[in-house]
Amino acid sequence: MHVLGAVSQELYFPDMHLTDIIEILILTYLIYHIAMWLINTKAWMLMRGIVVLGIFVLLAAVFKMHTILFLARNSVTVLATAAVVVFQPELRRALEKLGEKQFLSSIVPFETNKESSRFSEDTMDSIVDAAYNMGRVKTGALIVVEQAIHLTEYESTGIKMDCLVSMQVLMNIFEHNTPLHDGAIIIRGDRIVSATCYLPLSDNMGLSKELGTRHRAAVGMSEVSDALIIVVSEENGKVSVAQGGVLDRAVTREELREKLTYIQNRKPENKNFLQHIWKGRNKDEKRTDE
Ligand SMILES: Nc1ncnc2c1ncn2[C@@H]1O[C@H](COP(=O)(O)OP(=O)(O)OP(=O)(O)O)[C@@H](O)[C@H]1O
Repeated sequence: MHVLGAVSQELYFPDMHLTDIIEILILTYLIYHIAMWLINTKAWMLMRGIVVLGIFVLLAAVFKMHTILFLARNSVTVLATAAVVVFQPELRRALEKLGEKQFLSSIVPFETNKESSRFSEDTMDSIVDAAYNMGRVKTGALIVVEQAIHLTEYESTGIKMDCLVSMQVLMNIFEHNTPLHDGAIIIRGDRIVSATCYLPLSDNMGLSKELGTRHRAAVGMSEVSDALIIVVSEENGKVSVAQGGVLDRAVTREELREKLTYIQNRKPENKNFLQHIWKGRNKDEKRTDE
């Protein structure tokens, strides 16, 4: 008891206030999401590069290599500027995510379901039917469903259109050997606004090597925007969905419908936006609105 008393006297217990606890929670949240962002983007490679460079400079300091230390000291600002330039798309995406309405509504619950739907039930049915019909006959397709972030720069890489979405039109566009079948289409609301669009390819090393450029383009587009991208494989007819840099492969009709329902802002249950984007859909979930 005497020893315990002495130890407790030695221990330092800082004064904790409610604001300190809130501060710790905020910092934990931020550090977790920055770490996730680093892992999910090529910033992870940069981090590894910085660690290697740090070790090199440390060794130079230990062995008193003054020229190397001088060069390292003077190149810090140049490297910081270079990092901002190289990671401009990722930084822009991170800031856009912060500004997204759905991100805010995941934090502020009363914002949920205020916005009217982005596209109609008919559009959703047409997309789902077309995707699985094309899958059945192994017609490749790449469909971008735009959300809050406008995809004007990608739209301009293709042929401008202004056409109401229907199953027949979608199937016709992706029909082999037709002028519009190559590349991706972009859907805004209930209309197809562009076809034969060129999407950015993902450089995610973690993607399966068996996936070709169509799937890489879908993931790439989902990394730089909040769009939902549907891919129909020409090789095996499977339908996959890319969102937030994550590719959900071989989804079922119901799963595709649920993902579309989610972005349509008439989600069956109030689920966290980031959880949905980053972890993909939990396979055990069932729609409750059917
Ligand atoms: N950057 C891109 N943007 C838009 N569409 C693209 C892009 N790259 C490839 N595509 C489309 O993907 C087609 C090539 O698909 P590829 O066979 O390489 O991909 P895949 O992922 O293996 O798909 P699949 O399973 O359908 O074969 C191209 O003909 C083109 O229509």
